[in-house]
Amino acid sequence: MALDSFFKRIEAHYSAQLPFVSYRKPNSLKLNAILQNTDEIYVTTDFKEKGFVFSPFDDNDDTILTPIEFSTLITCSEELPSIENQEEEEKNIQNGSVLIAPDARFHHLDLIKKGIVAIKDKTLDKVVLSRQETVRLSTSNPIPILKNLLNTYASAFVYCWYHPKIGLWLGATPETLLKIEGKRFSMMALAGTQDYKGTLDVKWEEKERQEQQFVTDFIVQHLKPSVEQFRLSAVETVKAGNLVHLKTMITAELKPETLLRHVISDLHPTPAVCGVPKNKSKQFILKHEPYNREFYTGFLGELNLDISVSPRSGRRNVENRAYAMKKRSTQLYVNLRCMQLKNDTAILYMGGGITKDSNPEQEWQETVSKSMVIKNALL
Ligand SMILES: C=C(O[C@H]1C=CC=C(C(=O)O)[C@@H]1O)C(=O)O
Repeated sequence: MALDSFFKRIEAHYSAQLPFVSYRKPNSLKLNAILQNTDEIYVTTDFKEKGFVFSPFDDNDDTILTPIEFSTLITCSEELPSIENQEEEEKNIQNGSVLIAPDARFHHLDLIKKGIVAIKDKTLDKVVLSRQETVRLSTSNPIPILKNLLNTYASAFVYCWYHPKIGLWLGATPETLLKIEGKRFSMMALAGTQDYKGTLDVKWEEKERQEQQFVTDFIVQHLKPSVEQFRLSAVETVKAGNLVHLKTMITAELKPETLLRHVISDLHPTPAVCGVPKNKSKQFILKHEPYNREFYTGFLGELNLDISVSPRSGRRNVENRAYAMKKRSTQLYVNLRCMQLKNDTAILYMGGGITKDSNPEQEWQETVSKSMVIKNALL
């Protein structure tokens, strides 16, 4: 489908107040949209459903499903024209549309200090603490913002998700929660943040290394019983917008008896967004953060979609195509660098991992840098 028609279909669906999700996977040119036929709310019961899931931070709450069977799928592989006047747009935002509450810094520093006390008391080892920020928009139309995110963040999972009875969310996340293709499994331990200064050759402090190691250790511990042929990559520095993070890739094969529902409930929320130990840090977040995260630090993506996979080796000839196999694929991403649009405002969400060595002022600055990922795409 041509780009114009693709966005027109989404805008028409949005105007008709019908649920949809539009997204592009990391480093892909293909834009997808799943347009739900009615405004019913569907939820997952056992993660055996097929569709697109949108799941909140709190794993006691429902995961919303856009079921394939009650939706229309459209795709577009045409490249987006690049945005003009990007700098002008960035200036607009800095020139007064940001509604930072004057005491936002003070409150966030206080929250971080509480987290450090809980760690020094040995109640927690790590906790990810976050805040919201409200930005007034010049438009309530999400499509131009989606286009900006698509133009700006080629290596992120970029999306716009809408349900008239739930809300309107957009984001450009660098973090994969998990990918399953057939029985092949992979996931990412991503944590530790610095501003990107033109090179990936950066020095990491012990604090960031430990913060990321907590994530890797948690994944290893919780995943091992469900998989075989478990492999860990070396830790590497990766760029995500104006930031860099530390990343380890985990690959494995799922045991035949493993249920996706169990894998997800064992892993989500990981210490990249919650903390160690998982339940205590979750309780700390629910008690002390002064707002409800809703879908921020939840996960989203394709669930059990049928894809066809070409053979990995061999010549690309006609006979080979005949061997292309149908596989079931699930690709879930952590909902970071995201915002919720409400009326004419965008509510931005950003947080950071707190450990015993955290410096509250630096942690605040890190949330300011993270907020720029989204602000750069606002109008
Ligand atoms: C919780 C967020 O980021 C997580 C992912 C990467 C690095 C993080 C960090 O350095 O704290 C966080 O664990 C966020 O962007 O709001």
